[in-house]
Amino acid sequence: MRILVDENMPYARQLFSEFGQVEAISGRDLTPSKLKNVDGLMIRSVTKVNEALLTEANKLSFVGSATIGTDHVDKSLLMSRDISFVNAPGCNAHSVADYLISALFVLAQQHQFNLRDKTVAIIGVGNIGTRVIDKCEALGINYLLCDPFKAPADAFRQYVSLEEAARADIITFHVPLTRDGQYPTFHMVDEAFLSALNPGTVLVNASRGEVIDNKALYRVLSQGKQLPTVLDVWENEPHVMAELLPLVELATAHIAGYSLEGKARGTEMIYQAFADHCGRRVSQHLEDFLPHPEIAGFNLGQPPTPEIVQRLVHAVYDVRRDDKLFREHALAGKGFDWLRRFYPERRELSSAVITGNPSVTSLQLAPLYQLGFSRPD
Ligand SMILES: NC(=O)c1ccc[n+]([C@@H]2O[C@H](COP(=O)([O-])OP(=O)(O)OC[C@H]3O[C@@H](n4cnc5c(N)ncnc54)[C@H](O)[C@@H]3O)[C@@H](O)[C@H]2O)c1
Ligand SMILES: O=C(O)[C@H](O)[C@H](O)COP(=O)(O)O
Repeated sequence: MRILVDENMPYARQLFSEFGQVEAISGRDLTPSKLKNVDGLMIRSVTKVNEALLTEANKLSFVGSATIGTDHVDKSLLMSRDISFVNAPGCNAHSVADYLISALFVLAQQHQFNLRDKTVAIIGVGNIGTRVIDKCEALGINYLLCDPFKAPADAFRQYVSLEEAARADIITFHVPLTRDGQYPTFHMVDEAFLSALNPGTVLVNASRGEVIDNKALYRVLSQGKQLPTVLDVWENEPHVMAELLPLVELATAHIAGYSLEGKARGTEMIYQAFADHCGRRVSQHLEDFLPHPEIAGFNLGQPPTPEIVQRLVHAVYDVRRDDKLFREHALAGKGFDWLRRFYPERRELSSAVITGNPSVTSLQLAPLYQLGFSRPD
């Protein structure tokens, strides 16, 4: 059996070689001839799976994408050719939610506000949005939910319209990229949306670049409207709109989901699906591969204050590291894809175990566990 795996997929070679011959490829540069006599194709979001790519795919029976987003894959084409398709829902949800919290702490510091006085609108309440809810609750931050697909069937939570959500202090997008249907997300943030926002509204996009019309954002920000903006994703990646970058407060290279756990979980999920597809049982597990984290945990000598919580989060992941690398390399230096291919190791909050000395009660530590840190065994 021949299997192609994206070179930016941790542990893929080790996992998939139990099924046959594995070749690592640069996902963005994959050409049709590479797919001749290939049985399985394991990709990330940079590989567009369409008619043109599959012209020489004479044996392909399985495509696995180690991502939650699927806007890069023509699923009906795969179905029409009897090629199985699997993605990895939820694999990197904790990672994206960690990214958001790290970014909000930075903005709160820079703009001198208290997150507990703010309301966060969560647009898209799926795997990531749900993790964001947990983190907001852990930190005592108010939130609004906007998800027209979830709202009708969810008896436990209240939802608001996008117009109401736009009045929140912080708006964070966790939607798929869609162009059709009643609630398409392509350019859901356009000039009209941006113009209606209250000055000072914080915008975070860690979903897909095309959810925000980048030209409109540039126009509005360059006219002087204060909208502190965090962009992890950009229209036309890997080509970032250069003029927009200086106007964005935190800028990163589509790495919100790039914790080692997030990426590795994606690989493991499609490995398991491929084993099922082949009628085999998996023999390897993620925990056999993940290295011990550099920071194994923290022992608190006092109950966690908001300042301590922020320090703990930033000790595990500080988004300013990635913002700095982005500004150095995304446009003029090594480039957007290099930043992603050689992404420095980053672990999820769950990699750090929190304990406290006897004066710290487990009740006082509970919000840290809800935030994503681990409890001792
Ligand atoms: N930056 C990154 O590294 C990164 C990582 C993971 C995911 N993503 C992106 O984030 C998206 C969300 O990820 P997820 O794991 O939460 O996906 P998910 O499928 O679990 O959740 C998406 C939610 O968005 C809702 N939705 C769809 N259209 C909407 C609209 N018009 N308005 C409001 N809500 C809408 C859906 O009903 C669903 O509940 C992915 O599709 C992907 O594009 C980016
Ligand atoms: O949809 C996702 O899961 C993420 O956006 C995606 O995984 C980001 O990484 P990429 O696949 O582009 O390497």
